[in-house]
Amino acid sequence: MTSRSTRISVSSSRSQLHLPASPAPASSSNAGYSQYSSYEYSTRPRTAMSTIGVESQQIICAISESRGIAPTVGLAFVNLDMGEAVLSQIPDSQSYVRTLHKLAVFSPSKILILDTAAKTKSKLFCLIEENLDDLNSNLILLDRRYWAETTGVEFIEQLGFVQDVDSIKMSVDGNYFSVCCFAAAMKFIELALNKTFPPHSLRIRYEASEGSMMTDLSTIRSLELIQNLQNQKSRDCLFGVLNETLTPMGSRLLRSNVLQPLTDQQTLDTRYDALEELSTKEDMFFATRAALKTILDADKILTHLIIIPTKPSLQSTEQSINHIIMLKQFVVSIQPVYEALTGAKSVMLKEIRRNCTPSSIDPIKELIDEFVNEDITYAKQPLELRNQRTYAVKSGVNGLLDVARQTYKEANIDVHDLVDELQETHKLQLDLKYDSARQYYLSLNASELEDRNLPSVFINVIRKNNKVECSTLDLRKRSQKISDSHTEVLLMSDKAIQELIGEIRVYMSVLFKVSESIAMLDVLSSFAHNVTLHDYIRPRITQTLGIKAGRHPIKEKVQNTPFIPNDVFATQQSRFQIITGCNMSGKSTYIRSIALLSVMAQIGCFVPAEFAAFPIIKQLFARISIDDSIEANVSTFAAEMRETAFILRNIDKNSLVIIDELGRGTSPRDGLAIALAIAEALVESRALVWFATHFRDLAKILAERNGVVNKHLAVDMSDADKMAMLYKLTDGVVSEEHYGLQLAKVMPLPPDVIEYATQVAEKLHEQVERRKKASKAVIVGRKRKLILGLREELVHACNGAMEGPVLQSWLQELQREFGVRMTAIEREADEADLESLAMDDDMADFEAVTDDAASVSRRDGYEATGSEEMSTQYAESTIEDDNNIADKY
Ligand SMILES: Nc1ncnc2c1ncn2[C@@H]1O[C@H](COP(=O)(O)OP(=O)(O)OP(=O)(O)O)[C@@H](O)[C@H]1O
Repeated sequence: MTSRSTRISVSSSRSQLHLPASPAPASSSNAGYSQYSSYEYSTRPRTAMSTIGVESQQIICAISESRGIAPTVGLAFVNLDMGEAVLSQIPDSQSYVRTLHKLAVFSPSKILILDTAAKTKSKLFCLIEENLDDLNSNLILLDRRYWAETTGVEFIEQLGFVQDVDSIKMSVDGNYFSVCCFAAAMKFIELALNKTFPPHSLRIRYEASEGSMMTDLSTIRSLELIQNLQNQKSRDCLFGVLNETLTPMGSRLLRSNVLQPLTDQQTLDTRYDALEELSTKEDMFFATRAALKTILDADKILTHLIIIPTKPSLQSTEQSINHIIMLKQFVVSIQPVYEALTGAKSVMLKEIRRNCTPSSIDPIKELIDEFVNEDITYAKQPLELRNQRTYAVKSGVNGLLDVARQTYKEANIDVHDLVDELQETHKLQLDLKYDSARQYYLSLNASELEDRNLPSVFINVIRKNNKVECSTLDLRKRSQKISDSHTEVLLMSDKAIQELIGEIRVYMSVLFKVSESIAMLDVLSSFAHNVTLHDYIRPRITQTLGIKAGRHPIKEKVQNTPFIPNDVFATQQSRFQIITGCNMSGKSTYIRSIALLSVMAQIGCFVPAEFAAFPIIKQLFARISIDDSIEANVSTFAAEMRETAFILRNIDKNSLVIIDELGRGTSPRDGLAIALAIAEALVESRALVWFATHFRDLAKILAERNGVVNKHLAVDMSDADKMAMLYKLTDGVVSEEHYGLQLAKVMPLPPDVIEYATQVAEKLHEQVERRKKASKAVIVGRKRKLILGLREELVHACNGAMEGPVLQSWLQELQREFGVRMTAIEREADEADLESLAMDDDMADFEAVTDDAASVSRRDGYEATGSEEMSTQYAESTIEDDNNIADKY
């Protein structure tokens, strides 16, 4: 039994809850629910951050599916910290890639699943179990009776904002599974968590699965979208680099965008317009940033106000007053946002401004002013916040409030008098401090006690660095008196506060809309901040991927040396790009930057480049070897193959794939064979692929394949004892410079070993080149590739803006260039015919050196010497296949 399966069984046995099979309440009435409240369930502790860096929130997710070849999965997420429910229904594949992606994005604290799914060990159930650690969730089994569609619809009708109910019902119409899941999640919240929502106070939305780019967990991790691979707390990840938000709502929205980039061009253009306006209008930008600085976490405040605690307590009363004070501050801080956006022209900024219009906020302000004293503001310090709470509610509301407040005030004065007295009597410099647990206590410098002991009147003495903290009996008594009078004030304020909360709930939809608008504005202002500081440019959405002088957004920010920009260009005729180059030449950095820039463009951000155009990518896959050590290679080979199989199952022409160092964890021969087979399938998929590899043979074999181009990262080896990395992308396969040998010289190895290794490597190189040239299939393949390239150019010209004489001269140039390249191929073919006569003699030499070369190859990186013959045969067969495809095309 592997440790993996042990872990699974432990985690599932610790975390499964069965709600009782007693009759489910038919309606939303709370009567009778209390019988469930004492049911205990065991869960493992959730860490503060999941492995993909989501802050820990209480999110309940219910999930169910219709089985079949293409399963349909229903999902409902209810976020108890944000007061939001998201329903979704996804047509998924057998690998449930979309479902797992959604779970990764929301990172629910609890995942509810039908108990029958566990009994039958459905594939979805097993996959979720396998990923529980990554998702940082607990799995809970729920009886079938709680998953009723009618109950789900009832919940929507009762809890959705009045004006939204009809549209939510329309969007979930036909999405039976998502509604059943919503019913299950809400039932669980009521029965197991003892929480309910008042009518028409919950933000419910339906999220279609098509609207966002799909990224799987491994891609999210290896691209460092949300978390740095080496240091989880570091900001050196895409989210960290882009996150200049000033509000918690903005930061959350940005995170969810990075995980789910958009796929709708119109929405992206709207965002680009808004970002362009914000980053070019300096006054607006600075006013917006200043306005956002003072904004509190509105989602949390509003959610607290809509969740009704089933057992009211003093603590919940205290929290309610705190949240009303926070709401007051939030409402006041909306006006500056509205003013900051004065004169906005772009659709999105105008919409945000409209949502913050004073006329829609004023009724809420007036309502708060009716109950809460004018000068009350939110304070972060617990003592100050207690004072604000005590004086929050207007005295007219309850006559006895003033009496309790007077007691509170006098008890406070008493405490200060006591401290003065203690200082005087004991000749000590005492500071009066406060925290919520200890209430008032005293603090003094330890140096005051160097030549004497602390008098016995001081109790609860604790030494903390160079401070001594303590209390006295008198101080504790007086603290208690303050606390009692504070409690009295709270109890008297509670009725007014609850009444106010009840009236404010009517405006919840307005307030949530403002909160969402501010979150969006914050994300845009964060992008604008990066745009101005780091020279980002507005991307275009087109059919072709083209980047001029693109930079890696994370590396350019964190590395001390200047970053060398590179170009990218990919169409269907250059959709599979093989990137070769020696170790540390910048291959991974280059291919990662393409994926990261695509993500940035699809979240509406500008990108670090001089020019950038992207097609809309619907699936992003990254397979990157993270640990280069030999042991890691061996142990991760299986994982590498699993991830690649996953990509091959889900890829299509709208995908972007980056693959780094495939097949390194096995022998060079097997590695090359595997890499070739996978590369073939990737070329077939018509996705845009960047394939970084040390297998130079692979690049040569596939060179003539339609859609394949070879690029490498240049290295300067003009100095015999040095290798200078240029980090510049250059056409073609990396030349036979034998980097391994060069590196060995730098190391240095004994000269006779190097000399022998060099001879063998050169001989092999000559053989391979001759054999390759001689292949007729290769020549035909090259001609076809040239013709297909010509066709693509002509299609582009036909759809482009060129006309008249410009078009005519461009066509003439194209014709000339085509003629030159075709003649060159034919000439090479003729030469190859002659050379092939001499080839048979050379083959004898070749066989002789191959055995010796096997040992040298191990020193010389991934030269894969034993695979030359296999490579040539393979090249011929694949080119034949390619010709068939080309014919169809
Ligand atoms: N364009 C660039 N400009 C400046 N520095 C770069 C650039 N690209 C890469 N580097 C630097 O070179 C280092 C190595 O880059 P990278 O890991 O991408 O190389 P690699 O070819 O993938 O290496 P290996 O083959 O060993 O995996 C990076 O850590 C980075 O600091």
